[in-house]
Amino acid sequence: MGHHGATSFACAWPRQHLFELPGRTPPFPFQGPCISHSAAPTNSSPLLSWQLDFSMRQVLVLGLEGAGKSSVLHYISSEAAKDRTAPTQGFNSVQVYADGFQIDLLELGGSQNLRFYWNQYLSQAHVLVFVVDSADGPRLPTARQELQWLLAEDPRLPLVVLANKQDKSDALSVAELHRELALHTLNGQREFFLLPTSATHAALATATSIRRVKSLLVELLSQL
Ligand SMILES: Nc1nc2c(ncn2[C@@H]2O[C@H](COP(=O)(O)OP(=O)(O)OP(=O)(O)O)[C@@H](O)[C@H]2O)c(=O)[nH]1
Ligand SMILES: [Mg+2]
Repeated sequence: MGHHGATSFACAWPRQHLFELPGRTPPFPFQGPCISHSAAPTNSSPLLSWQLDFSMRQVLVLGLEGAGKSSVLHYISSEAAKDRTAPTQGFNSVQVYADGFQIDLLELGGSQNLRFYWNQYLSQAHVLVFVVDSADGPRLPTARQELQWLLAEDPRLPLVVLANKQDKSDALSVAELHRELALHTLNGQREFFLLPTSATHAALATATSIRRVKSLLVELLSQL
């Protein structure tokens, strides 16, 4: 395993970059500044590089609001759990270096108005990470619907579902989530993983460590 370092820096996204992209309608309205984490700070917009630089490994991180996407990304980039995060108003981008290549993780906010833009980023992604709040039973049907729509758009994209918030006493098990999210409908064409995680309780025995999630991503991406 190579160097897995990351530092963080703040950045404001130049609005004009978002409108220069050929063949694209302007993405959702950004409310900068955004926080980006990178082992090698650059002046270029992470969103622009996500769309234009196909040499990087790109991971799209989606899931309903409050599922824990930002918390997972923070953990992956800083190797430490964080107790509080603010809702993502637009997107949140994290870059990590591992085994000699750069992984860009792009979280798009999960609120209903932002979900409209999710599928626009599927075609550039090498892996889809879908984060679910395992203790939010009432919203599982919505999570299932959103996930199934994404899967229907790209039948081959490798999928990693994180059954997050396993530290909560009312969290559903992975078996229950497999059923609730209708994951039995997956065809054999895509690589698929469903992992129990906790992004805030680092040492939870029943959860897969976020470090393990990072290693899995590195493993999947190094096969490309
Ligand atoms: N108990 C518990 N709380 C968590 C866990 N992961 C995240 N949270 C909390 O859940 C809340 C929402 O987490 P976020 O990481 O902001 O969720 P998100 O998916 O990024 O949400 P949006 O950006 O609004 O789409 C925060 O208060 C987190 O601290 C977890 O594994 N266990
Ligand atoms: Mg977020």
